[in-house]
Amino acid sequence: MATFIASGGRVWRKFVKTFPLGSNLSLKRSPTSALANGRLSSTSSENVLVSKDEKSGIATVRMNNPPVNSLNTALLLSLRSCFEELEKDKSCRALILTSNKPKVFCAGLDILELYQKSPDYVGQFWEKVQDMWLSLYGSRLVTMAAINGHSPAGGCLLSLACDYRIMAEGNFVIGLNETQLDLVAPFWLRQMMVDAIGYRQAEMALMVGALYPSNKALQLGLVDKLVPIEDVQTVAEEEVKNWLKIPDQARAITKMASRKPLLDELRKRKQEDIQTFRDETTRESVQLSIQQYLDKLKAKK
Ligand SMILES: CC/C=C\C/C=C\CCCC/C=C/C(=O)SCCNC(=O)CCNC(=O)[C@H](O)C(C)(C)COP(=O)(O)OP(=O)(O)OC[C@H]1O[C@@H](n2cnc3c(N)ncnc32)[C@H](O)[C@@H]1OP(=O)(O)O
Repeated sequence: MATFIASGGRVWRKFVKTFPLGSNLSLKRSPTSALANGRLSSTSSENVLVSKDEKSGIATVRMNNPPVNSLNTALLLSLRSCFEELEKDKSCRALILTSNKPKVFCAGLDILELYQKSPDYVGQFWEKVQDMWLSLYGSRLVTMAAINGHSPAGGCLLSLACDYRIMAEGNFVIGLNETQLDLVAPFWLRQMMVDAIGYRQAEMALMVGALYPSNKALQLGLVDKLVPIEDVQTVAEEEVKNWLKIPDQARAITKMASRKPLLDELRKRKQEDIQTFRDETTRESVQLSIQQYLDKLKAKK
């Protein structure tokens, strides 16, 4: 269903569409954004909320998968559908990725999707991670991560796939802590880390599974800007507007020229990557580490 809502001088396109596994993509107003002046409607089952300002062509994509936006199958499918939908939309020029729940941007992969599952299940799950990443990292749009909270592992993956990262100041962490769970970040994730912070720092960070507080992340170049949490969205919108002063075509071609080798490499090695993931995550010792990690998370309370 698609309708157009005119409000406050801007035209809002609103539609609710059902995606596989019952996840929804809806284009609607975001409650805190300066771009937001459309009508707000919401249902608790929606795991991705999207608002798009038709005039500027800037869409805000809010992950809405309580309590911590862990990337389960449904959220991965919704994110991919959403990125592809916006990619096809000729009037869309930029995408801001953020969390609907401040303080946690994304807790990474849903660990329960990796625990006590069959090799086929985890293989299919990993393919959804790959496909979501291919659509975000390979996007023609300006992509901006508005990291309004913690962003470990898969959260860092999402952030690194964007063109620019703005993070909330304060006691929030970001990084690739995979080795702490006895997991190994795949080559395409490691490469993004190297591209962001350089070989030596990335090598150390990946080996020890480092999670950095936001000020250290800024110092390393893992994020590009730090702002108070309440300003993350507004600053992201301002930053996007600066990027949009550059002609879209030249910017997008330049982006693709630098990202195509890694995109092509994963496309070529997709099955091999899935096989490695299947073998690694279903290994008994890894399952034990995942179980211990889950226990540790629960014991935190
Ligand atoms: C080819 C490659 C081959 C092999 C490679 C293999 C794997 C590579 C994978 C690489 C890519 C990415 C991997 C990952 O993302 S693994 C996930 C790592 N994530 C984490 O370590 C984060 C864990 N979470 C936290 O640290 C905190 O929850 C967080 C985000 C700081 C928020 O803290 P807080 O607000 O206090 O919330 P709680 O900790 O109380 O959590 C609330 C609730 O959510 C549960 N939970 C948290 N994180 C996850 C998660 N990632 N998955 C599932 N569930 C999670 C937590 O247990 C609580 O549950 P409860 O029932 O107790 O309420």
